Amino acid sequence: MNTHKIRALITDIEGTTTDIAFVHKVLFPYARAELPTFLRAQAEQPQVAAELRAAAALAERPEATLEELIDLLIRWIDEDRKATPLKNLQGQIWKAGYENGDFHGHVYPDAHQGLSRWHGEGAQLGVYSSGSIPAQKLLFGYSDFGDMRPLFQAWFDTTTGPKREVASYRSITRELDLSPADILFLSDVTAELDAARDAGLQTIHLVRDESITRTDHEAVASFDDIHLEIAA
Ligand SMILES: CSCCC(=O)C(=O)COP(=O)(O)O
Ligand SMILES: [Mg+2]
Repeated sequence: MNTHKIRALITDIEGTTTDIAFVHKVLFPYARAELPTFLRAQAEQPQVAAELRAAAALAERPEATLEELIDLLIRWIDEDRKATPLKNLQGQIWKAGYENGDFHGHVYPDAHQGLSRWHGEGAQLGVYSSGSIPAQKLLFGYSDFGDMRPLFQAWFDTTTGPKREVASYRSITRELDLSPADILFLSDVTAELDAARDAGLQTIHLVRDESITRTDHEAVASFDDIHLEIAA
């Protein structure tokens, strides 16, 4: 059993705090179904218009019509593209689903328990997900365990950088104003853990499904198996 001495813990969402099936079988299909109606109704709204322009620019199709952009964004959902404009639009669409009670944010009981305990012990907790920061706040704000947002002091998404790039973890470290060795990053994706470790962070691999290949990162099946000493 390894004990990690840390000041801050940054967690991934999908596959780490939250069942992958919730993201892929509830959230993504909801956004896919609602996106055409949402965009046809809201395309002129400044926040939505800005994301549509950003998506068109990213696809190098600045002249694309609204209907072409709807098709493009649906394709990106199907491909699970971590494109910032798509992620921002998904967050705006999910808001109604959470507010109407169509779904709650799935959080594993062990994740809720561990995060609550470490928060109580004085750890700085943060989230780093490809989902937009507003989408992260919705998931934890409307979680199965109620409003978990007060547990977190820091929120990071793709505006900090892609999750598989070392520079993103260096930016997070600067933002937290800590030494990288004081930060523990949790994820189910090896490439993300590799990038975090290359930036000097401690890492733990969440292996919630036995079929996931273990790597040279410490692997645990649940937050119950994570042992922390919180530095003052
Ligand atoms: C926070 S909303 C749902 C998650 C999401 O949109 C996504 O792309 C998952 O990304 P992660 O970095 O949490 O694996
Ligand atoms: Mg993940």
